[in-house]
Amino acid sequence: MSGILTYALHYQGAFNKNSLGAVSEGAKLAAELGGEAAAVVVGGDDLTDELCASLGRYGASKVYRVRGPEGLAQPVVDAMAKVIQEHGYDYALFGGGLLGFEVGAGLSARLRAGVVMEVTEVKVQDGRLVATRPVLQDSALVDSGYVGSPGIVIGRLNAFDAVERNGAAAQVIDVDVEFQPHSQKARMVKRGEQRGADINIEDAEIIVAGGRGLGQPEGFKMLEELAELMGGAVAATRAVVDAGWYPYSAQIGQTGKTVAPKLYLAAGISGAIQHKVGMQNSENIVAINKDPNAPIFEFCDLGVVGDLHKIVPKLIEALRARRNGGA
Ligand SMILES: Cc1cc2nc3c(=O)[nH]c(=O)nc-3n(C[C@H](O)[C@H](O)[C@H](O)COP(=O)(O)OP(=O)(O)OC[C@H]3O[C@@H](n4cnc5c(N)ncnc54)[C@H](O)[C@@H]3O)c2cc1C
Repeated sequence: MSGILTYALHYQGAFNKNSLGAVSEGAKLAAELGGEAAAVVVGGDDLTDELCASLGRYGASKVYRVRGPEGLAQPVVDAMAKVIQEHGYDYALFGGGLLGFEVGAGLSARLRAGVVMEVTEVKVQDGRLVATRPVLQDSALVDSGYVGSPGIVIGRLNAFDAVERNGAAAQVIDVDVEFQPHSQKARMVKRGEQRGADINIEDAEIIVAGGRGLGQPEGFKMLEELAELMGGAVAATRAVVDAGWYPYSAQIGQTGKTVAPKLYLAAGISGAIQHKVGMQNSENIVAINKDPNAPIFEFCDLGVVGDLHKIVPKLIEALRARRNGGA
């Protein structure tokens, strides 16, 4: 059976948006290829028949349900390798995100399959998939085809839209997978992506963003307080996300989210091009930076040259006073 297999990550009874994007994209491409769109899910009792079958709305006709630890890469590699080997899917497709990268890379090694990462577009040419990915800091695009089968496509985060297709409920098929000994050596301690997920920064009208200028992770407490007083959300640069100061779900920029709020307040952010591309469409950009030559001053609407550790507490104080009926 030719077709496309995707992986759908779920948490607390809902599928992750990137995964739904991958399922939708897989269904669209499978239809063009004349093949089948299917998904693999791995998890516990919360993977009900109803939840699994709901992937039919995004175009999956079959859902292979594997009982095992959720949210970890290697058990998913075992599950997808088994389904691909038994059912002969031509491609595996993943939404972006760290787990998708990890599973896709592991699957590629396991099946000796070709893999293209950070893919932003996939098309069908001569009956085969061709994946497009940006290179050289997004200054050029490269098309890659696949030699042999399966081919593995790993999308860039949010590259594929989750499109409801009014499809019929997917057929749910239980699969027993014997996990490799090394696949059982990791265990989930904490799901970090949930922190900060209560406010959707993509929809927020006010964003208070922090960068390395905060000096230490605790600096974000101050920004959270400021954002709360302003009715906004907190975002971050890649430098601080990579340093583990703030969750990836809040990263703005080329490899994070793209936002366009009414107000984007950037504190201790240099304004590198990779950050700028994610926030340049904001209606008003206010920057606080102690370096008058910081690139962010070239494109902000209001620039404040100074130490954020002095300015942000003053802002908080003023907003608090206003809330309490003061000035
Ligand atoms: C392929 C690629 C993709 C990338 N994707 C992204 C992305 O999606 N998002 C992203 O953000 N970056 C991305 N980057 C990284 C980007 O190039 C920058 O390194 C990053 O944005 C810098 O983050 P920053 O502004 O927090 O840190 P820095 O560049 O270190 O800037 C810190 C700023 O804080 C100021 N500062 C220091 N102390 C204070 C103080 N007390 N008060 C006020 N100001 C102070 C400094 O003057 C400085 O301007 C990417 C890079 C590459 C190569």
